[in-house]
Amino acid sequence: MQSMRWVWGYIRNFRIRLFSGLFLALVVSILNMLNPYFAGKIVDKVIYGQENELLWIFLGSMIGITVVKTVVRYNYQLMFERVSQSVIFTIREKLYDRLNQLDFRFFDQTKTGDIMARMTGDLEAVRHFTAWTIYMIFENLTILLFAIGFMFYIHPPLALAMLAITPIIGFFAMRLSFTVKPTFSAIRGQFARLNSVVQENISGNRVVKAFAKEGYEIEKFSKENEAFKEKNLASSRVWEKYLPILDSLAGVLTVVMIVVGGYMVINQSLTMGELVTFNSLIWALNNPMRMAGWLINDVQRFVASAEKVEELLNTKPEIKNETKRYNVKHLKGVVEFEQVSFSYGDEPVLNDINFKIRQGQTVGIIGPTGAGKSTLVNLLSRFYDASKGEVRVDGLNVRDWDIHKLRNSMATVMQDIFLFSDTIEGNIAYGNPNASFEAVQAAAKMAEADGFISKLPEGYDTIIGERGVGLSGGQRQRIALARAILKNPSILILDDTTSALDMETELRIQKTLKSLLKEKTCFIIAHRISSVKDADLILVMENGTIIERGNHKELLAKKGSYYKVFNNQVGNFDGMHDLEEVNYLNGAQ
Ligand SMILES: Nc1ncnc2c1ncn2[C@@H]1O[C@H](COP(=O)(O)OP(=O)(O)OP(=O)(O)O)[C@@H](O)[C@H]1O
Repeated sequence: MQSMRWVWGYIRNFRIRLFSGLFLALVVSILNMLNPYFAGKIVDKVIYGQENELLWIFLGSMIGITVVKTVVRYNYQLMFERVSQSVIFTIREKLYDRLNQLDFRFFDQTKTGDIMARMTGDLEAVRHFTAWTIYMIFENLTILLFAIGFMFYIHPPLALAMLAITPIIGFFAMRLSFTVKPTFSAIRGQFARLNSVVQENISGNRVVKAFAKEGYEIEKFSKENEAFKEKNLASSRVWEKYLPILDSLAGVLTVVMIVVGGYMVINQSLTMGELVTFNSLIWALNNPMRMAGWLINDVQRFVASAEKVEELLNTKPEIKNETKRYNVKHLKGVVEFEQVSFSYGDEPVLNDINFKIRQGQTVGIIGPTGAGKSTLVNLLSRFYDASKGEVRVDGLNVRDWDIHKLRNSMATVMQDIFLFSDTIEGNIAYGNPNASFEAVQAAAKMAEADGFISKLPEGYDTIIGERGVGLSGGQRQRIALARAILKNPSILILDDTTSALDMETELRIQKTLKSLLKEKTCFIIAHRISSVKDADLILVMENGTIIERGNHKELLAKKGSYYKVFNNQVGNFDGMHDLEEVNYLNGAQ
């Protein structure tokens, strides 16, 4: 019932068309009663009554009714199709909207395959319900009621005899309905799992091939596929149990009609024509009973899918955008963390983080993998909210900024770079679609990307594949950096952005960024000392806490953790570029 109420919320907007469709369906149901009536009349009036001139009138009427019925039915089927397309269009838009509002935590916990199952299979089940099931239920129900009424009008005792078994049919139809529902929920759950396996396999196909795990993946898929088949078969077994009963009961109707009706004709309490009318009306009892099973099937499938679609639509983002401050054109970029702690679920990741930086300063964050560096900057953009303490930008808690204003003022080059399947120009201009080509090129130059882009046969018009396939890791990093630069943010966050670049390129980029970053606050997360050594403040992190802080010189003088990393990195160099770095680092000492 809840699902019906939910879908009605969408259908309501198209109710005029829906009710017009239902009205036409009603007309067809009435027309369906006329042919059995004329068939009876032909027997009584023409065959027995010898009123031959009436034959052509009856036959003509029957043909006319059939034509009108076909035309009207075609029209209301079209109406329902239109309603369903409009309804599904609205729901799909809302779903996509909701997906875009949901935050990192949702995507951390939800499988892409499951989301895709909701956006495709589940939506299709809802569409099928609005396009077909609604009018079929109405059509079958009205045909059944008219047929019963008509039978009572012709001969109440025979009608009663035939109806005696319909409650039994109804009972089994209901039993079927309750038993089959859980099987549909299981089928759609398994479909989502199957989707997830396929999606992961496609996204991770390079890893699969690199590890020669095709066999393992095929086996994993086969297992889910087998489970999908089993769940479908389990559902069919429910059908197999009830369908023969429903079919046999429907067959009993014919037997009752022939035995009881035949006896009444012999008794002369029923005319032969009336028996023919009854016979022609049997399908009007039979058909809805048989269809009841399929329709129950469709309704249950709809309910199982609608629950999933509704659940996604009702999922609320944890990051709320409640207090909206718009009145500032540009953020300055003053950043402060005060006693900030954070955990993903129960696992503490950041613990009592405190630091403050002025506009235009650069902060370097260094530390072993898993220390919490990316998590720290994620709090700044409100990808997650701090569990304790306050993160402030320009003196205001980030929770009090309008989230779009906040994020629009920042540009993050994430560790895991994602490029869209679009042209290189389109990718760089993603955050600033109105930028001129010259601006795009200038950003690419600053990110040291213009050189390799210009060498491509199609230059900036080169379409890059999903996830930037076709480019090297370093090239992807540079396009992502150009994308961030072009956004002209107040705060630039570079999360391991130059890790895939050679030293020479990194040094050139750093020089360019220095002039660019004068006014901008910048966070540089890196493993290489060379990437952070010019920062105004370097935070050394370990296990979610800041264990050392200061600038390069101060930290070296401390001879602590940073000094150790510095020595390790300097001591490990043996190549040409490494020598260059040694000199570079020593020069700064
Ligand atoms: N989305 C997430 N859900 C749950 N735990 C997470 C999530 N992201 C990171 N973690 C955990 O939080 C801790 C800190 O991760 P984080 O990515 O901030 O480290 P990092 O210092 O940036 O590491 P790296 O240098 O490898 O990028 C790790 O233990 C990690 O397993």
